[in-house]
Amino acid sequence: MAIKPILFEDGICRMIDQRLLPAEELWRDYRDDGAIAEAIRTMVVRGAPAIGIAAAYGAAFAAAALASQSLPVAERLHQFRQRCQHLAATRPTAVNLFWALARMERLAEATSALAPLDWAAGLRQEACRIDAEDELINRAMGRHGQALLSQQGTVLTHCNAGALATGGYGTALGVIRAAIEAGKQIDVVADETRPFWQGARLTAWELQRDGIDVTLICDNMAGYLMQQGRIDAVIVGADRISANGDVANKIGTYSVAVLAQAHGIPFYVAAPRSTIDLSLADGSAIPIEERDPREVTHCGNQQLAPAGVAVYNPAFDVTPARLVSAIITEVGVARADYRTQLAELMARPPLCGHV
Ligand SMILES: CSC[C@H]1O[C@H](OP(=O)(O)O)[C@H](O)[C@@H]1O
Repeated sequence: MAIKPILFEDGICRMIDQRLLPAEELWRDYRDDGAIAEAIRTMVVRGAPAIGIAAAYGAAFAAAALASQSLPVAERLHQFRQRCQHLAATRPTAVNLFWALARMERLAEATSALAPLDWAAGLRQEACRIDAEDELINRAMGRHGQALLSQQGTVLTHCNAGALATGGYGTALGVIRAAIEAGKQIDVVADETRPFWQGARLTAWELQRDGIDVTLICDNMAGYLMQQGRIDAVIVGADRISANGDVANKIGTYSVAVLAQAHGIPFYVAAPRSTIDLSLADGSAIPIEERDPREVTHCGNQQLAPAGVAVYNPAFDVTPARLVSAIITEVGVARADYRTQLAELMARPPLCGHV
């Protein structure tokens, strides 16, 4: 059973510290929005849908804290929005973070006439819904996406778009799980994904834990395996998809997409509709997070580069739509003409609840 990286039990949000995997499986307890914001910022929890879910629980904790104070409604809503902004400021690229917080703020406004404790209880239930819906969405995405994979083949994936990056089951890895559950013989090649090592530390751990055949390679080996004819398809997740189908994802995704096209290998993106940002015409406006240079110069406490060396550490890149063979969502698959097809998929009825 694929892991759920975020649990909500007895009013406590429990998250596995993904910075310590695979060496240590440590679950940390969170009871307030400030601590959850720090967990998102420091990547205790990471992955576009997962940080949206974590932020939703953070907003629920903020509501509970405000509901215990004797505040006028307008002031309570104002402070709630401020605390949601603090959560929104944690990481700029994954649009799921902002999608989840906007959903919480809409409910907060719509239910502001309720007694404060009932208001906060409704927001806690909404956060739990966002969490529970995500796994259902991933399973539906998996069903749509697995049809694109052959009965037998090797699929390369970059970063971790698995259960660890979501509310469970995964997006890209959810497609792989669904294909295997459909009886297909899929083995996975996971590249290490420097500098945060999501592939080596997280995807390899997650798939091995679930008994799925996975081979770890260095990032610079993907082209060689493609040249040898050992990769049949590539599938990755996404952090933000613009209206024309440009895809922001972990740094290195663009390089893999170019290699895939050069070798005639299909390059698939799996993402829930909460990752699609129709407000952006193309990927040029997607904010790209730059992270701590120490992620590049160190591996744990081991220094990998001379002190004082200049470092550039963008955490994401943008793959142009022309390199994307298909975009798999929970309500269907878009191919080519993404501007039209993504708009059509976004207009379909919710799969569950609000999404
Ligand atoms: C299922 S979305 C996962 C997506 O998020 C990752 O970024 P990060 O680990 O920095 O949060 C990466 O881009 C994955 O593809």
